[in-house]
Amino acid sequence: MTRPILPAAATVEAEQAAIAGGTPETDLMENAGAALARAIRLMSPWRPVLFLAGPGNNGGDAFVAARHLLEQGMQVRIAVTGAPKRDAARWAKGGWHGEVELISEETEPAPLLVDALFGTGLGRPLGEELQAHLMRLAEGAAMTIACDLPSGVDADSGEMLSPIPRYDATVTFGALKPAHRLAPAMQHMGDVILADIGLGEVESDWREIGKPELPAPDPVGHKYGRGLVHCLAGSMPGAIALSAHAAARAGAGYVRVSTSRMIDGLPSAIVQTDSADALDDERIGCLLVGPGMGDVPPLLTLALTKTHPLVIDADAIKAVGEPDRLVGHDVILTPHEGEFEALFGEIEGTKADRALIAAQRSQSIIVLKGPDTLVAAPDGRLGFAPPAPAGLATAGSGDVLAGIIAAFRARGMEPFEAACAAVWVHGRAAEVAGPNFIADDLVAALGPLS
Ligand SMILES: NC(=O)C1=CN([C@@H]2O[C@H](COP(=O)(O)OP(=O)(O)OC[C@H]3O[C@@H](n4cnc5c(N)ncnc54)[C@H](OP(=O)(O)O)[C@@H]3O)[C@@H](O)[C@H]2O)[C@H](O)CC1
Ligand SMILES: [K+]
Repeated sequence: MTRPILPAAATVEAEQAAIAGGTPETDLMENAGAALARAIRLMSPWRPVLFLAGPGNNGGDAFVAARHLLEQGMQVRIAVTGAPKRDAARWAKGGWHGEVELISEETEPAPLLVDALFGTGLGRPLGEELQAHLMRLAEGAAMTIACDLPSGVDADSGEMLSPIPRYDATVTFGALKPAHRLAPAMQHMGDVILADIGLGEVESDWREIGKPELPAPDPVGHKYGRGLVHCLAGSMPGAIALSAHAAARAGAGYVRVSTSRMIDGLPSAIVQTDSADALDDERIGCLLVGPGMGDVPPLLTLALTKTHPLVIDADAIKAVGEPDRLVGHDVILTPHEGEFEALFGEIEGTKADRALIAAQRSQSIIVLKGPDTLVAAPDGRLGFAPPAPAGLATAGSGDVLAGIIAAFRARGMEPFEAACAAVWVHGRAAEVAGPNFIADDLVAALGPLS
């Protein structure tokens, strides 16, 4: 199950398509407002509510939600920036028979604040005064909920055009927007709740990464059929040991490491070899190079002389030199921001744009790691990682991810799907491993997830 992710312009297109298909815009807004009201009741059944409503349809959603909550006996106030500027928002305001305040210094906070100032239509930073009112009223609330997006967030980039409070929850409509899954905005949203508003089936190449369907082991298969991962050890073998161990726990049938000296502490099931011929083995399902490679770039050169599917991680990413060098190979690259910039230089645009451009240039799958990991394919598919514990920023965590990707690739998954599945499993392993885990604990958590 993966959920579509729509940038602001595509959201408007989906909305227009629904309207052209016979669903009036006011129905969409009614559905959005009703869903917002339901979410509010579930999270906080009786707290008095203050809605902040902006001039667009985001504010319109607030008027609908306020009407529903008032009908249900809740105490509701609405404070606005001014008159509605959109037809649907005017319609929504027309259905509200309570008082309307103008947002000012006089506006009293309420225990529950709902921010419906701006959503996908935010075009610039909030004015200073409005910004200050939002902050003050959020501080004065026991709970804060954002309608669609926190006001101040750019829907497409996840950048904050203005500082925003940290919300307890964000209720969004129709489809997730990139900002729901991109830093820094994602860290301010609280729980993100997606409501169906009747847009119908939404098509998009951009999707949230969901629980993968991993290939089931063939009951009459053999170890090679379950995937042979071959790892190249460099000058710091601890890192490749972690990757190899992760690959084994992620279900590869056979994991082998090329190394010139015996690596201590590896499970006996992982084969260590110093034979150069081992790399010519046609049964290799994925070759992994980079973790602990250190300053041994010939290892990457060697890997690129072979035709096996490749995972290129860590030090080997910088050693690529020119993205063109990867064209014609079957590669998954796993850079963090620093490694990404070292290989691709500065690319203009959002994180999503940059990952896709890099995938195009290198004709490779790019796993652009961070608190908001993205998986980009040259054909335009883009996977957004669901939120994962911050503890993943720990030594060896990337080595584990590279090992899982290599295992899934060797198990026969298509490269983009293998990378997405690994990102999902890595994040869930961190949840299973609990607080203050080390990378080895992630490996230990992999078995039941893979
Ligand atoms: N997804 C859907 O299908 C539906 C979404 N709904 C909700 O609608 C909003 C998007 O509504 P829209 O009217 O396009 O945009 P906003 O409400 O976010 O804001 C637009 C207005 O705000 C003005 N604006 C923008 N930035 C600022 C700013 N920094 N300061 C002051 N004013 C600002 C803008 O004015 P311009 O001068 O820029 O034109 C607009 O007047 C979406 O987020 C959902 O909540 C529907 O309810 C249902 C369908
Ligand atoms: K909002």
